Amino acid sequence: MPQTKRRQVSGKTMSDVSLIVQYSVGSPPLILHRRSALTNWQLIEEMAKLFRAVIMGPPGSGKGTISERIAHSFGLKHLSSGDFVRENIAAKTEAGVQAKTYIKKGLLVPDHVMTRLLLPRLVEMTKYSWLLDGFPRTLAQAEALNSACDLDVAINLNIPLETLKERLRHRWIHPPSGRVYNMCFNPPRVQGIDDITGEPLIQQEDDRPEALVARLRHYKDVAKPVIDFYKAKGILYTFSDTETDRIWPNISTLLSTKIPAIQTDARCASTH
Ligand SMILES: Nc1ncnc2c1ncn2[C@@H]1O[C@H](COP(=O)(O)OP(=O)(O)OP(=O)(O)O)[C@@H](O)[C@H]1O
Ligand SMILES: Nc1nc2c(ncn2[C@H]2C[C@H](O)[C@@H](COP(=O)(O)OP(=O)(O)O)O2)c(=O)[nH]1
Repeated sequence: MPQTKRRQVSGKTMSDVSLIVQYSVGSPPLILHRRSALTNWQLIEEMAKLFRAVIMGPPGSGKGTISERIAHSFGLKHLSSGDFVRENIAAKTEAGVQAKTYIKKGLLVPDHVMTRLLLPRLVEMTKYSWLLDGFPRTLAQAEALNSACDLDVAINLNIPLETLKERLRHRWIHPPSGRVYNMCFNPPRVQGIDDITGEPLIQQEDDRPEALVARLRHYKDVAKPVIDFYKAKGILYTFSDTETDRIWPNISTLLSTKIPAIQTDARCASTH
């Protein structure tokens, strides 16, 4: 299992900080961040305002749907690991090329590839509050993330199996963008067609009820240590229900107590 280690190397002042993450033993360290123009006070003030959260849950639990609502209501950036993977594949980066070989086989991308692909993107977000959706999926990923930044909240969606099966049976996807529709909950304007591009939608083999049971078993096995990890840190918030519309008010209330000032911060709302 990869070991993670966090090291901060300071220059003359706090305004010149590099964060170096060594995400596996023997691998070259990844230099994540260098600040140059901020005074100590600006840095402290900026960090005090920022809010970082992750959202976890099995396939079909509503991570994407709820993330969009959070991003919209609280002005956080919604960072989706699936989107990062797709962008890297499209840009043919080294990590993207590696990731593609696994996705083609319907497999999860290995931790070391995923970490290399995602952590540098988080560095570009140091000025923003964000919500990370789809990462971490394993304890190794959670530890790597922990080595790069401190989280405020981990949202855990706990949805009954029958509900997940029903939702995914009706899930249609636009593969190039990852846009998701549900024929009952949020149908496309024209059946089988993506609203934005006009391209066809598909149903994933993986979303069939037979495949889903195996996927969920695997999810439970790998997610349990991640959930325990955040529980031990005292930042885990679990929400259980069959309807996103009933979960959403509770998440909204929680976040209102945690991020009162961010909503009006134009920096978070204006760029994506
Ligand atoms: N944290 C991660 N670890 C490993 N692989 C990942 C991770 N995030 C994304 N991937 C890869 O990218 C693919 C697309 O991810 P995305 O989250 O969009 O869809 P998904 O797996 O169908 O998620 P869900 O079913 O939970 O909605 C995944 O199937 C997986 O191969
Ligand atoms: N019927 C119904 N469908 C829902 C609800 N919340 C989300 N959905 C739909 C939207 C998607 O087609 C599917 C899975 O949602 P998602 O947001 O893609 O979940 P996730 O895989 O990102 O965790 O379920 C909901 O509350 N009811």
